[in-house]
Amino acid sequence: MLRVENLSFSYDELEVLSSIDIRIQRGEHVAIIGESGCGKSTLLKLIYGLMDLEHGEIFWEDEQILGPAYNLVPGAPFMKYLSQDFDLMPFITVAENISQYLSVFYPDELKQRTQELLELIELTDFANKKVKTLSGGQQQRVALARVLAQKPEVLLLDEPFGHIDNFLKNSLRRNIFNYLKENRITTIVATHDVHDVLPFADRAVVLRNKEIIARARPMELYRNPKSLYVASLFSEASMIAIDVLKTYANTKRKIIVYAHEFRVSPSSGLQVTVEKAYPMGSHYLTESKNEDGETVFFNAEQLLPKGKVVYLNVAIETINQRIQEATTI
Ligand SMILES: Nc1ncnc2c1ncn2[C@@H]1O[C@H](COP(=O)(O)OP(=O)(O)OP(=O)(O)O)[C@@H](O)[C@H]1O
Repeated sequence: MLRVENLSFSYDELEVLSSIDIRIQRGEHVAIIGESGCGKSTLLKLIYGLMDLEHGEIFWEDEQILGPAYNLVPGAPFMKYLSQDFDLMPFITVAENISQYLSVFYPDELKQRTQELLELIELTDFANKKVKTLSGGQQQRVALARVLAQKPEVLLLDEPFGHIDNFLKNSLRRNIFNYLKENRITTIVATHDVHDVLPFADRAVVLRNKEIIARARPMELYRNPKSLYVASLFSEASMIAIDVLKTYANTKRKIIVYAHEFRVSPSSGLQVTVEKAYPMGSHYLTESKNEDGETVFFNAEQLLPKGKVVYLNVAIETINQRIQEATTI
């Protein structure tokens, strides 16, 4: 088990993380999510032992992870940290970069394992190309294979698919995350991208203002976000008063509604005026204002013109599901 206990950290005078507690079982897959600058990368660097903690302790099983003040070579040997800059050897080939940490005493195994990792990152055809000639996305894939070649017990990934195009991202995600699960590699991934979280993470931890503000299975967080901040990490969402959606409801409480959960109606429901519409392929993400001037996002099948008044409805099942988590106005 990985244990992060009461961790706090500051850069100079600026406190970035405060009283962080996390426990991660061996083989578990945890996503750290939160807005840009909330401390995700800092937390990964601290877990890897690249910086000294201000307060708190980190353990992998019984071994304490200590920072550079205690270790000549920072970074725990049983862990690997894949940072946003890839740390590759630019003047040697893709295959040489990947096989650098494999034993030369077993050449057949070295060849087979390098081939397996090249297939995993879908770069078999580039095996003999020098890394400096590759694109940013290709280099990120080599960096992934290079850390996997080292068979870490714990893998820390910082925005692992940030440089990779959408065309490849989905199959690569499946390859890598399934590989990590099959090999029981404990994984912590810091990400903005919900596609790294919902299908693959066993748990998600949400950071905001130095602290953990929510933690749960990703689908639980998605279905019942405790705040607009959490919901907005997954999709466009708005806070709506229940009695505006259902006039018979005798309550002043508000619920969170995702843009795709609204149905547009010509006559009844929450009255909004269209401000702007963004084509999204399958629908138009439509930005509107309600009668109190608050922004409401909804998905519309058609392009609605600026200034058009429409009414929005939400299924009673969705309202009932959210009502448990509703907040008082
Ligand atoms: N080396 C540093 N010196 C001083 N402040 C830093 C340093 N690195 C990060 N910070 C600050 O610490 C805070 C957290 O940064 P961090 O990179 O951990 O956030 P993040 O959640 O990973 O952001 P992003 O999602 O944009 O990568 C930010 O306010 C950042 O400006």
